[in-house]
Amino acid sequence: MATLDDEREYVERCKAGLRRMLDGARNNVIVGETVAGDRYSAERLGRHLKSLAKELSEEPEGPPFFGRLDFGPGSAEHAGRAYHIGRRHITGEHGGPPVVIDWRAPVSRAFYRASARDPQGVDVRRRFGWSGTTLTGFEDERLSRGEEGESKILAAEIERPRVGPMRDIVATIQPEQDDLVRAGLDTTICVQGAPGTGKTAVGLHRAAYLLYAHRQRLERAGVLVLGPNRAFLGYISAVLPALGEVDVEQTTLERLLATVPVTATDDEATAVVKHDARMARVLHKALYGRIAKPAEPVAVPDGSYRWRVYEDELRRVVDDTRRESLPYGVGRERVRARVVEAIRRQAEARGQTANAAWLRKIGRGVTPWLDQVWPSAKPEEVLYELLRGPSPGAPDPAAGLLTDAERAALTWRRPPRSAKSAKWSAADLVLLDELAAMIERPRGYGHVIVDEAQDLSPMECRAVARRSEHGSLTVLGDLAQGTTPWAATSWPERLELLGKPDGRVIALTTGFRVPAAVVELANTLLAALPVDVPATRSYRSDGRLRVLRVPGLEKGVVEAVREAFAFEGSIGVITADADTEAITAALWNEGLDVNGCLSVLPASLCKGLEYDHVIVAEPAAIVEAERRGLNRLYVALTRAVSRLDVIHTRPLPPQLAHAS
Ligand SMILES: Nc1ncnc2c1ncn2[C@@H]1O[C@H](COP(=O)(O)OP(=O)(O)OP(=O)(O)O)[C@@H](O)[C@H]1O
Repeated sequence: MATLDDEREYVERCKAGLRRMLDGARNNVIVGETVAGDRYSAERLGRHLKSLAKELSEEPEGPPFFGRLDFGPGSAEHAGRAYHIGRRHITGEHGGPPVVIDWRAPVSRAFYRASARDPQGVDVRRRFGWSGTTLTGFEDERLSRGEEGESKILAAEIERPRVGPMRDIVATIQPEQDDLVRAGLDTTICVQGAPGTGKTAVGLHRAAYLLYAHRQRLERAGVLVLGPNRAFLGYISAVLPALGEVDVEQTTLERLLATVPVTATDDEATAVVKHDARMARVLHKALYGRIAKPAEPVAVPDGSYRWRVYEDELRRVVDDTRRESLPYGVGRERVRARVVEAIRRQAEARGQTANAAWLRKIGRGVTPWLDQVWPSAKPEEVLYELLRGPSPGAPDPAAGLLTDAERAALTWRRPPRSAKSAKWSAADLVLLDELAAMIERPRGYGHVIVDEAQDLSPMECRAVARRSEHGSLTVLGDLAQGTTPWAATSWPERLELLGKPDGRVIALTTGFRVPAAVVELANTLLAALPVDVPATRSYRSDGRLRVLRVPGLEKGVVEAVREAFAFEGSIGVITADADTEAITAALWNEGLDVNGCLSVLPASLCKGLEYDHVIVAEPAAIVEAERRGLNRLYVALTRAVSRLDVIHTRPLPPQLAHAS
């Protein structure tokens, strides 16, 4: 077996390989500019080669590999071979076999899946330990001899302090996670995972895997990652680039739908109505209610002559087109085309030939009639009319669908003068998107990954469904962490709304973030939440939990932060939203730098984030602040990687009381 010195020598071969690849890529850029047959392919080829060269030169220098597989005689395909596994493929010398295999390649799978019970042909699995880019050691498991042990390298990686943004987990993906990462492109999966079970990590690695396995298809169609807020996106934004994938769109649903600026807020009752699935039918009625029954013939001037099509035929055209369920804008053009066609038939019957210019002219002539019968529509105008409330005598699209109280909640108290001067809320963006999609089909993606999906409303689910209609979804969430008024209580119902009723629901229960003592506290609270999800088991036996009752909240938090500075890693103070300002000020006044590794954040923004040391200030206030305050507290308590301090002046919520 190779010794540490041999492996260090191998590192040098890898570095030489990378240099060769970079030189080759740069060279190809120059050659590529001259070889392609036409300008279009020259440009495409040039762009591809340039991006490869750029990718290689900009890739952060990290360890070239993290694992090695030595296959024994039991392997049909790889007997006697050894492979180093890394974040990216590194080519060998003179077209020889690669020196490093990409972690996503089929052969790498055994690194994650082989076990003493099922060695999958692997004789030895080796994990490497690194300090920066220096190889410091390795651990071997002789799987063929039944050896498989606790890995110190694995434990150290999972327990390492969190500094900076989230890192990739390619070196330590667990078998149940690997199953999800490598699920096929045509499969929609829904991962119900307790806090810290790696849902986000799995989603991001699945994006990288799918891009590797289906590069061509997905480069064309695109991959979209949707997260709950900017802080979360900032935290995860480095993972995919570190895996060599820079072309994945990562955003929030609000930003994706932001066709107009958000300058208004809704109260909860209004937002609840706007996010209700029935709004889809209300909007449909509002839009299609604009279509009028043709009551008069259309007369289209053509020189001194006027072509006519009569009401009966026009009604048939409009009714047939409506039945075809086309997008509204396409329907309008279809009606125009059918009227033009009727006129063309008349013209030909009179011996006149219809050329393209004549057909275009007739089409333009139909416009004034079309504007009456099937007027063009802008989402803002339709929503403006709906939110302004029904005009006297006109039918109300909400009638029979919403109750009077709901209709009242939907209607603007002080309607703006026009659609242009209207102020839109975040919920309005979702309604505008629904309307826009009824008018014209939106762009879809090949694969969409939605994180914190339990918080999506039915209308938001529809917005995601439209974007993944011809692709698949990775739905990540935890019913216990649902905090919106419309949060999901069951996955099959949400999958239905997401347009993927056959999506597979899989539960992850091993937590890699939160230490056992903290998990135990969180699990007591979980038992009191009205959701049916399995409790977490922590992978980590380390960690510390303190529950401290103090006389003054600010002073207590300052004290806890001072003590936290004694440890390595990030510190997060999570407070009720109303307390954030006062606590931040108290920390400033005590000279504690609220930048760098210390952050103070309102409970409403802590979803998906993690800190080495977490201080949760006044749980009772967090619970009281909102309807799903207990769920919010559950999120706050599960952000800690190593230590959690719960600081309180008031009694703890009864669901936690026995913890004090
Ligand atoms: N196999 C693994 N090896 C090493 N670290 C892991 C592994 N799986 C997850 N982690 C780490 O555990 C932490 C939690 O992972 P992640 O944020 O993906 O969990 P989550 O299920 O999305 O949590 P939450 O529901 O609380 O947002 C992260 O720091 C992640 O890197």
